[in-house]
Amino acid sequence: MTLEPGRVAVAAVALVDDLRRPRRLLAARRSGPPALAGGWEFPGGKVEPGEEPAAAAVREAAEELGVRVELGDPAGGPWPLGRSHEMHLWWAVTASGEGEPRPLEDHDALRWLTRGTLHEVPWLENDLPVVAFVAAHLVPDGCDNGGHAF
Ligand SMILES: Nc1nc2c([nH]c(=O)n2[C@H]2C[C@H](O)[C@@H](COP(=O)(O)OP(=O)(O)OP(=O)(O)O)O2)c(=O)[nH]1
Repeated sequence: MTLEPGRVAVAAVALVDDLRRPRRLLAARRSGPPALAGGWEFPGGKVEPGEEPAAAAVREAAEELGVRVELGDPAGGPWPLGRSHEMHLWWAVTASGEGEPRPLEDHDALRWLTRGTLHEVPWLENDLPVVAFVAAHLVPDGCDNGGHAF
């Protein structure tokens, strides 16, 4: 994984209900700092020195959501977040046997969103292109057969 020099690497998860046919995405509402509080984002955080971004994504999900996640493919990116940060994002699912994610750290609310409700929350502005990318991969609401007519 190449890290862009000079940019702070952030690793995060696009946590979905199913990697093959994702219908629901977990969004998290930031509780701070004041400039970002109330904005919705992908759970994650800064990659620590010497840490692989993928390992950072798993660690951050455990710290923030209290669940072990399994990563799938990268969800596009790396995504620029303003001028100073870039986000490495993976599709992910909660590992089997884990409970529901909870907002343990950095967030005060979580919501599972579908393609049709994805924009019911105010995403951090930097995330809007990422949300558009993710939306294109979610199964449309009300589609029970993967969009194929039998
Ligand atoms: N996790 C996450 N951060 C995002 C997203 N969009 C976005 O602009 N950011 C920004 C907010 C922060 O400036 C930065 C991530 O830093 P953070 O504050 O979450 O990192 P961290 O948990 O490691 O926190 P710390 O070490 O600074 O306490 O990236 C997103 O979707 N997810």
